[in-house]
Amino acid sequence: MKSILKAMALSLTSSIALATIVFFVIYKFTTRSKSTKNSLPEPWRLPIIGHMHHLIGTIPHRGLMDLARKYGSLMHLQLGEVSAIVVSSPKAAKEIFTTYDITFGNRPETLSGEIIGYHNTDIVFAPYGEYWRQVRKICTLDLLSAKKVKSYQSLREEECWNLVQEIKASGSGRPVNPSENIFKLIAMIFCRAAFGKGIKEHKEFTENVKEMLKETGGMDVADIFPSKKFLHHLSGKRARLTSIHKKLDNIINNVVAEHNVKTASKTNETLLDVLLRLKDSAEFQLTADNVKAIIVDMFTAGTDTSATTIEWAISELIKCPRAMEKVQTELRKALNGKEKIHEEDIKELSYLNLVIKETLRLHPPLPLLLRRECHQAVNLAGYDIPNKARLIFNVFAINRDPEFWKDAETFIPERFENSSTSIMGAEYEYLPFGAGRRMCPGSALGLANVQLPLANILYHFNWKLPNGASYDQIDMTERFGLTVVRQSELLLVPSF
Ligand code: HEM
Repeated sequence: MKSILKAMALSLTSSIALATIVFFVIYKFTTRSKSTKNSLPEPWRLPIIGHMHHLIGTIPHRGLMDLARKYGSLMHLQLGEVSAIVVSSPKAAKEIFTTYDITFGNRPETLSGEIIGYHNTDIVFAPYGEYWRQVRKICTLDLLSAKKVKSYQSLREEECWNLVQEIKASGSGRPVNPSENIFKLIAMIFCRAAFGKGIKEHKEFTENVKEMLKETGGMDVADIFPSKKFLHHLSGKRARLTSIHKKLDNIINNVVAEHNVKTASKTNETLLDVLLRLKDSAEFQLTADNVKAIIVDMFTAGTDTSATTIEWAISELIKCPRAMEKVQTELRKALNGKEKIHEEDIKELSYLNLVIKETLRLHPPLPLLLRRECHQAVNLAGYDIPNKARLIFNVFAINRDPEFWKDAETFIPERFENSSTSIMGAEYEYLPFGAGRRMCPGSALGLANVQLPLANILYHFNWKLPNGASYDQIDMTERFGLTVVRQSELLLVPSF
């Protein structure tokens, strides 16, 4: 009797298990790619969360790259309430940037844009339209022009020299954490460029910028369920962003109040000087909040992007001793024992520039660019795309497309020798700064902020991993956020 019951229990369990499997198989096939002739391919989806489960446990740009290899370089994903089109090849990117750049020129409304972007009145989050055109013009002509970038040269040189002294002070042969030093250096360059010589709240300001960069990255529940306002409160993100925003806003208010009592000379204007001058001009109609939104943008868009590029460049060079030796030899030969490096000394150093290009290919700081949204329904390459669909450019996948790049996963700076590619590939195969109308307006400043610190770090010191670890033991794991940074801090031993 006991054995009969046992057998019955077993068969009941297996029936339930079988029924569950059958249910999931049927479900999977019924909800599989609803690809009709006019809809994009997509993986199987679940109710409510859509395709989110395909990305769980992955680093998003890598997870998306794997999905694209199965479902195509133009695929659809339902992320909660949001319909997204993922672009993962140079060919698809080219078609969109050349034909649909304006259609997809908008940024979607996000919690970060609302709180940190002063109701989307900065540049990064501003919807495509007249206001964005105005602030973008200010950015390219007045804040980030070649002349303006050059005007910060001496402060870049001073701050880099301070960095060299700081590393030397910690002693030859002792491990240091260049990650920390590099972010501090870039933040200080920005603080001085934005506000003039040091503000008393510098430390608090940069800590909050860093905090904000952490909060604004990734795929947050609030952004994939925009209509479920209660989730924005439940996740605690609204409260955290508001708190950071208030602190930054207070600091900028203080700086602006102090600024009003002094008159800045036009020759050496800081970013704030320029913005306050334009605010009072007849040409632009900026409010005090608009000025603050743009200042915050400069910090968030400009600090982590450059700092993380320097860190990845050093990491790749440690991992590739051949390239490290080549770039150090080039620097040391050109500088010939000179103590302080001036930007003119390194401008023509070709291998250093190849190293930076290759680093940006393998580690674009914003691997998914910034989200875009279409402002009308559109037919894209024969597929019907609904109004408000979001566009995700997987630049990480594009920059490693094996059809365009030989040994795509390997760090080979020489691949850019004799190539005309500068900040963007002619065939859209290299997009670290994006492309089209919303392309990064800060590439010249960003590259200047990478070049000189990197040259100093490589010229003045030789670097090794701690505890005699061999070069191939360096941890290259990534952490996804607004920018993709190293998961572990870079701990290295300098000798000089
Ligand atoms: C290595 C350094 C940098 C990299 C790799 C980089 C990359 C990018 C990328 C990929 C985008 C998004 C483009 C798109 O959505 O199509 C972007 C946007 C932007 N970047 Fe940069 N960036 C860098 C430095 C800077 C600097 C130094 C600034 C200014 C201080 C800056 C300001 C901006 C702004 C304002 C936007 C938004 C543009 C818009 O929406 O119209 N960036 N950047």
